[in-house]
Amino acid sequence: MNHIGVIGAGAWGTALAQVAAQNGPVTLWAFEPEVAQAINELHENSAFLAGIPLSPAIRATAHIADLADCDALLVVTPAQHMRVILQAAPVGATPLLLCAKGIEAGTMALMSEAAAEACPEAPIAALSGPTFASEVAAGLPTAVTLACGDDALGERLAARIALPHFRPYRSTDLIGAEIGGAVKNVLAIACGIVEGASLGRNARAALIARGFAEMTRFGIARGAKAETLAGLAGLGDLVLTCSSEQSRNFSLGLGIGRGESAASLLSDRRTVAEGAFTAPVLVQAARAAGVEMPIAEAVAALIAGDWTATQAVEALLARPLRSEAG
Ligand SMILES: NC(=O)c1ccc[n+]([C@@H]2O[C@H](COP(=O)([O-])OP(=O)(O)OC[C@H]3O[C@@H](n4cnc5c(N)ncnc54)[C@H](O)[C@@H]3O)[C@@H](O)[C@H]2O)c1
Ligand SMILES: O=P(O)(O)OC[C@H](O)CO
Repeated sequence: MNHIGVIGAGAWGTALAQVAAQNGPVTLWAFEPEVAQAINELHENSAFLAGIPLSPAIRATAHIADLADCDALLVVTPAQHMRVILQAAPVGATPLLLCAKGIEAGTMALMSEAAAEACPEAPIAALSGPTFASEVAAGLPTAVTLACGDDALGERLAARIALPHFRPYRSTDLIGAEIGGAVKNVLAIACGIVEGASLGRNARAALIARGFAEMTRFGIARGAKAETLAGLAGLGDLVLTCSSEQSRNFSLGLGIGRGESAASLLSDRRTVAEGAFTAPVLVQAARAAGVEMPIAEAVAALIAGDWTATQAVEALLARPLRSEAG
């Protein structure tokens, strides 16, 4: 496994291209032609990962057909655009390492399910965990979950992208890794709201713990392993994104908690806060699975503009007292 293709040149795709370029050739596909041009000419992606000098070994392109010769493809588009882009990509039987965190609106598909429909011959793996792109690109120590049903393929992918400061831990629980990454984005919005509304540290800790209970209930119902959800891709990423304004999801929640409308906050962004798109479809999927997710429900209602932050907090606090387990 030598030549790596990266589909998507946002912050995370660019950071992963930088990681993969330490061990071999990388072609990075950008949605915006001017981003590809800037990476090739200036070795910087000032639109999405400003201030990080990129390896000259990264060749950027705006033509997805240029990925035809790759030995593996890292798929790093926003979740809601992934299916359409994969349908246009020269994938065939090339292994896909899915790196987006979300659930597809309309279909309720996990990224692996959408990718399997778009590229039926391709073996599929997923990369998830606590990973702010800027820290990875700056070479700060990071550990991730690399999940693949075929552990031998997982081992080859891990070996290709591992660096002394970037440690993939293998798992065969693809669904668990994906659900951890998708659900934590929704919970990070909730934590941002708690911070923005100045509800205090007790409330934030309670929300992380009860949010983790929601993630676990939903994950188990969808076939995930509890140990995956308690690992880097679940609890690890939840702790990261629920405790830092660097998280786009947390910072979206912060604005909502301060009284701004979700619609106006979202219309101003060029970068993606996946939790805003995952919240409504997560609620739909949880209801379909018979799983109670009151925090996710509250986030979805806030994003839709149906509740204010005060109404959401009141609704959560008015829920009947219950056992902590289950
Ligand atoms: N940034 C991180 O730290 C980080 C870390 C781990 C995972 N992720 C995940 O990676 C995925 C990509 O996020 P990101 O942070 O790299 O993106 P980003 O927010 O930095 O950039 C937005 C991306 O969306 C693309 N885009 C915009 N409109 C598009 C369209 N119509 N079709 C296709 N692409 C379009 C842009 O080209 C750009 O690549 C998300 O699922 C995110 O949750 C991000
Ligand atoms: O900025 P966020 O909220 O999209 O989080 C980025 C990564 O998913 C953190 O692991």
